[in-house]
Amino acid sequence: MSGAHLGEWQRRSFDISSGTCAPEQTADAYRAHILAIQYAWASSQLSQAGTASLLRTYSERYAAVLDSDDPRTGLNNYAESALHLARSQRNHSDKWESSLTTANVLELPCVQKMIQAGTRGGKSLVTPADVNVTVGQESRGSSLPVVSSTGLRAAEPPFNHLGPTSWPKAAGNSTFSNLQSITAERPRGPEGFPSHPNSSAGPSGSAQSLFGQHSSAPPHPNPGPEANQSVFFNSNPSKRKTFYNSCGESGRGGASRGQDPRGGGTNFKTAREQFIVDQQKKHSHQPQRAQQPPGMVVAMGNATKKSLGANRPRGTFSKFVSPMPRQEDKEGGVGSNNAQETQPVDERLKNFEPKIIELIMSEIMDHGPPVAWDDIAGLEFAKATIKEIVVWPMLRPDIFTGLRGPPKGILLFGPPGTGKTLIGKCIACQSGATFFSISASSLTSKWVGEGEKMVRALFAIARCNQPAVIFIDEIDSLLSQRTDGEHESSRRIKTEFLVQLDGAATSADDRILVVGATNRPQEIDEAARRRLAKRLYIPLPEAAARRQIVSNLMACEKSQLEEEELENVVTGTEGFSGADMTGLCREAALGPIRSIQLSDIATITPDQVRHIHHCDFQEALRIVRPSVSAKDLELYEEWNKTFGCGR
Ligand SMILES: Nc1ncnc2c1ncn2[C@@H]1O[C@H](COP(=O)(O)OP(=O)(O)OP(=O)(O)O)[C@@H](O)[C@H]1O
Ligand SMILES: [Mg+2]
Repeated sequence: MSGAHLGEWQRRSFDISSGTCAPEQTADAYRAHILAIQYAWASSQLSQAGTASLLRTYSERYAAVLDSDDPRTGLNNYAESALHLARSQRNHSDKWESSLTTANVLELPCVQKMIQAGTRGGKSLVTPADVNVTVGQESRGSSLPVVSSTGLRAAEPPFNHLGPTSWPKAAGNSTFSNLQSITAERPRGPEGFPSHPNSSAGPSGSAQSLFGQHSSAPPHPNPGPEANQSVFFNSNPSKRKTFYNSCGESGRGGASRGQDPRGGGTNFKTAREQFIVDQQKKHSHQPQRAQQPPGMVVAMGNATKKSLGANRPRGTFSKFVSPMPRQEDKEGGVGSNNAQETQPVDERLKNFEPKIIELIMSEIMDHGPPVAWDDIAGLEFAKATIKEIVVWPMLRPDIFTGLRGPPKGILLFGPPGTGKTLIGKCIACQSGATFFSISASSLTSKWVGEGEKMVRALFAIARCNQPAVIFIDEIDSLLSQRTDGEHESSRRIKTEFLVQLDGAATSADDRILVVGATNRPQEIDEAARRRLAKRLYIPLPEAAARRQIVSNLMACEKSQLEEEELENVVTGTEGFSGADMTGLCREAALGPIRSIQLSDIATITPDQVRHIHHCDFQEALRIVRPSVSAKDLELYEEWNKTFGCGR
């Protein structure tokens, strides 16, 4: 994130953690965090993994504020949002005056009736399910709540239009306390907020609740223009619980949260529960977006939802998005809304078309099952070298400088099915870098000049997302020898790639690594070969590696292989690649199924399928053959001796 953003971020975080914020300020701050994270992601300042993790953290914190039962930290109140709406509408224009004011609401006949009922200590005028009113009813006879020492503009009378004479009228009425929270949230001046004349507490005294108890909320330690404290007397879920519990005690039959106090079937829901229900309804009507921004989907219980209050920002940086689906959108092509939403805001990307950027961004790999180094059997030298070149320099760029600086490119070469792509996936998971998995086809285009632009955009985006690893599988198809007969456009793409590869590490600070994988190393252009300075041979797996592949795969299945039987399989698979070993295990795993009578196949339960035995491997070995010939192997060995960087 840029320095300015970071500063603002830190300031807000300090405000939240300093403990001086009212719940709504905290919630606002978290909402702002969430939007900032999404903005940072949309403008490529944050990686997808980082964004997802940050969004999860702040959504949870925001939800915690929303749901907390504690009046000092919680904000579980529907009425509050309705009133927020009225208030914020007014913010659009200073001249606009909301019709919802404390004065005219108090004059409403129904409110007057409730006030009278409250002061007389009469019966409830509404059903207990109306929490606001019932809480007021319970508070009859108690003294007024006092807003703690927050300031109000000097020119503005306390509680806006509510004159001092109105105060006793509102005594004991919960509707009033809602109104109080409206005014309490208005911009404050330095002056103290005068307390209610009937109240025993002074301007800076502790708040007293409608229940006649002292509010546990401490006075604002630092009242001033920034202080924005409101009292949530009737919005407090714990008070609702208190009410329901007291109802139960008074013979209502133990009505509690989740049960209708009237004994009916309507259940009370917290804001969070209601939110989940709303989301579920929405999702059951709307098709899921093809590609969610990272972290937008936050798992909550067994429901999934978008992060709270968090749509992708559509501010100054966003283009108009037509509600009409375009042709490319229908075909699922690039240039959909995602392209528009991922508008480049980085200076370095402003010359690139959004479509090109979107295409490159879609090649950032953040999906698929995670691959650990231990999942790759054997290849110890290659793994150690890659850790040294990719992982450590990414972690400690400060010590991998000068001569220790990592090469700008590495090449993984070897027979097919030996784990080159698997290593690429592992680097993606383990390096912590932004990982671009680019196929040669996505860099080529039928339009002359587009391919070069793609290559330039790829490196520019990688520079904006450092540390970055650009993995190009089957790199031979992109960087094959340049010949006289080849098409001009593919020649230019190669040239552009070589130029970029050279430039990728010209700045000492740039941390971009190109990893190419090929099983045709001899076809790679010599200029490209030089730039892919570390060329690592990925050979066929040795006996120990083959054993590990079989053991790993069998660990997930029901199998009964003795040690010597396993040894037997290993010796019988000399010359097999990793992919061949996987194929062998798949074939063996079908043995138990083949032994089932055809008539039983429809009714047999998974438990009744027998274990995989050695005989299944023997049978499979008759069918599966190694895919790499000895002649091919010789070529790889030869090329490794000539150009390889291994032992
Ligand atoms: N060293 C290994 N350890 C574990 N599994 C392996 C290993 N090598 C290959 N495999 C298995 O073989 C499959 C294919 O491997 P991979 O796609 O990485 O081969 P490759 O070297 O990229 O082949 P190609 O050159 O044809 O692209 C993997 O998904 C994995 O199941
Ligand atoms: Mg591969």
